Amino acid sequence: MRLHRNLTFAVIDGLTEIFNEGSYADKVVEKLLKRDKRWGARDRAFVAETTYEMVRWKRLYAEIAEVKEPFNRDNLWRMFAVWATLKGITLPDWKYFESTPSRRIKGRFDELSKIRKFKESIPDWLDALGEKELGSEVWGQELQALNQQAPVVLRTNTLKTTREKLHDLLLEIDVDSNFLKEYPEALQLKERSNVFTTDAFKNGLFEVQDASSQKVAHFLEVSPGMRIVDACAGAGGKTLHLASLMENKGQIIAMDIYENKLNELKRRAKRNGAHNIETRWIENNKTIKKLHQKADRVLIDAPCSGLGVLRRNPDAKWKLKPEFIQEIQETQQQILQEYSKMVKPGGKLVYATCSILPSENQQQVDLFLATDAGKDFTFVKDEKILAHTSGYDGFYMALLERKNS
Ligand SMILES: C[S@@+](CC[C@H](N)C(=O)[O-])C[C@H]1O[C@@H](n2cnc3c(N)ncnc32)[C@H](O)[C@@H]1O
Repeated sequence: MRLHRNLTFAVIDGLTEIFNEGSYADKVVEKLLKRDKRWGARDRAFVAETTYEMVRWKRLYAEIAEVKEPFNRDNLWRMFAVWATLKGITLPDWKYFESTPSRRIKGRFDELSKIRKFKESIPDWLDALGEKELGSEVWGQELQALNQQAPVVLRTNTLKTTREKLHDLLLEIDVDSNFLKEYPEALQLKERSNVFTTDAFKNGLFEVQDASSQKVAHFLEVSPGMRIVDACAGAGGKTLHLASLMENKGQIIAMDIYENKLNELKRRAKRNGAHNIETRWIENNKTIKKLHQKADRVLIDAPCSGLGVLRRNPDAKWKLKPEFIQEIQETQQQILQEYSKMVKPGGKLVYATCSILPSENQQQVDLFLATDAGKDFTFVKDEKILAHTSGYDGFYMALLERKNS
């Protein structure tokens, strides 16, 4: 691979914003990709993937490059030289790479690869937490899986098409994909591609949604005609899936504390041809009280650490703080306590997170079941999805049923 100056500069500029200004990697990459209209698919892939890799391996590369945060541009060039050297890329004779110690880089990499926090590039506190919760062996395997690039998985919008038809339609524009056996609406792309620019996407035939995430709506055991509350709907990834499983019949009330996310949900619902979704902004607990005992199904796709989705969101590991994990766990329990009251007697509740930590998952459910509000529920089943065993995002989902009396 030959390095191109303007593409490499774009990566360095992006990293400056992500590492030093606290900007989110996905937003920065989105902006970088708009920088030059002449860039082709390969150029864009280089900018996006290199930026993400540098974010993913920040600690390892900084250690090898012997630089410390806050990084100045020279530091970032040194880290970039580490990335390129380890990739086996011949460094061009740009001034930034003068006297790059290639052999030393490889030697340091071999040494540091024996120490997990460097090998997997993770902050000390998070490494200790993961080991405490999952055990050293599972945590090590999980970290390795979470440091891979995520595959692109689509969810067919069955309100508009079938998986077979979508597969053939995409093939006509040279986007080849595989069916995934245990995920009835999923198509996994054989090669990465920007599917958002396709007519099929613009016409609402699919959404991009990880395979693990596609399990959640099925877990809720919905059927057409029901009244469903999606209590933490965000921009509606799972709401749209629920709408398609309900064949547009019945009612979905999609709620969130952020109105702007619900506005995005409305736009997506229109594109998807999903007509049975009503959004409700949660201003205060009155919004919840009005729905006490009114829903056949309640989905709590709870706010969480996001540790199960580090593959697509690698900067989260640098932005997360121990205090945040503590706070979010309190919020998770509060949400369970309050929002479970919306379930009708005989109705069902799914508590889900994209975290792999038992303290955000089964321990929250156990805690809830032992409280007054939880005594009305029985535990039906749960599923703990790890990235290294599934090949997809880490997720948790538990199904509870409200007793009839
Ligand atoms: C995991 S995300 C939801 C993702 C979404 N369900 C999807 O599939 O695209 C969690 C959501 O919970 C929302 N949230 C945070 N605190 C909340 C609360 N107290 N009540 C309701 N929603 C909350 C966040 O704004 C966020 O959109």
